[in-house]
Amino acid sequence: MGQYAPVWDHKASVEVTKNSNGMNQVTLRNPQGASVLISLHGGQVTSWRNERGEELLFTSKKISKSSKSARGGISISFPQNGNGGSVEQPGFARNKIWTIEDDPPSLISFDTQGKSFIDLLLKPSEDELKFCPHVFEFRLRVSLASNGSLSLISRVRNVTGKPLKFSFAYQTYFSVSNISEVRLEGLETLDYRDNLCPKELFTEQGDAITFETEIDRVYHCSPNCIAILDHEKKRTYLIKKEGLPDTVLWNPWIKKCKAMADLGNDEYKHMLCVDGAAIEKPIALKPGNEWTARVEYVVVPSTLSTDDLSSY
Ligand SMILES: O=P(O)(O)OC[C@H]1O[C@H](O)[C@H](O)[C@@H](O)[C@@H]1O
Repeated sequence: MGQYAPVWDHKASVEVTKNSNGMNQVTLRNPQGASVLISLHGGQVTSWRNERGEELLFTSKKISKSSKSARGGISISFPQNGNGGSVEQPGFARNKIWTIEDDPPSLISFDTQGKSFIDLLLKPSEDELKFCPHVFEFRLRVSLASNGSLSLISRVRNVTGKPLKFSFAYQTYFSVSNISEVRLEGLETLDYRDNLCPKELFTEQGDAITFETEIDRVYHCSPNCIAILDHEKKRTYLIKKEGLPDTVLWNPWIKKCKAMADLGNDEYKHMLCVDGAAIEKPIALKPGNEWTARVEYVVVPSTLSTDDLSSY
């Protein structure tokens, strides 16, 4: 009798359960033991663990009374990021309940082989349409690959007769051993807008970025691969993006962290927010058109040199 290679059943690697608030959540698993948890509240990725069960995303232990979810993981900022407009801050997508879409329109460029994935959908309800200026269909595919990498693909379709204008960010909280010890490579010599000195444009120096104080910056025309090096944890996060021109760096540091209702006093030490984003020039989507943006997060050993990283 011939031997057959086991067929990867991506549906068997996806489980829907309820979290402690009764909210549906989806777990993706790969055969090596890595996992990803996604809440239907906001389509937020709340956990990403490697094959040894180590958490790779930061999530705050302190939950504010007014909030339904913890700060951290990966949140979708849409249709607005930051403080520049009239809609609910920072975009309502992360406060809505998304649904699971069993049969989404095909994603031609996505190779399903060996991947565990889920498709989520957000669209305004009939009631919301009465006052909501944004008429869209937002599809989010979250997938976990056999090498443990996590990817998110967003597709926004304009289903109105008018242009749809929005900005976007994958607000991603990486878990780091100690913010003062990590280094970020890939944004050297780029122009950035500093949200702490609004309207001012600066140019980054030629060295890797290190963190010694509060940071809140939007780097323009950033490369499609950057790296966070955490030597203490012996890991490097690679952040690869497509369709997203900007990169946001954020850490509130000591004073702001203490003032935030949903962050513990010292939690700033263990988080670094690095967002693939389209903020500087909002997207103007013509009626009937679709916009796509992807990110992929890969963890590689920190013993690799910067030259080795380019092969990932
Ligand atoms: O409090 P949030 O809306 O989650 O935003 C947290 C931070 O996210 C972004 O990275 C912005 O650049 C910051 O200005 C903001 O403070």
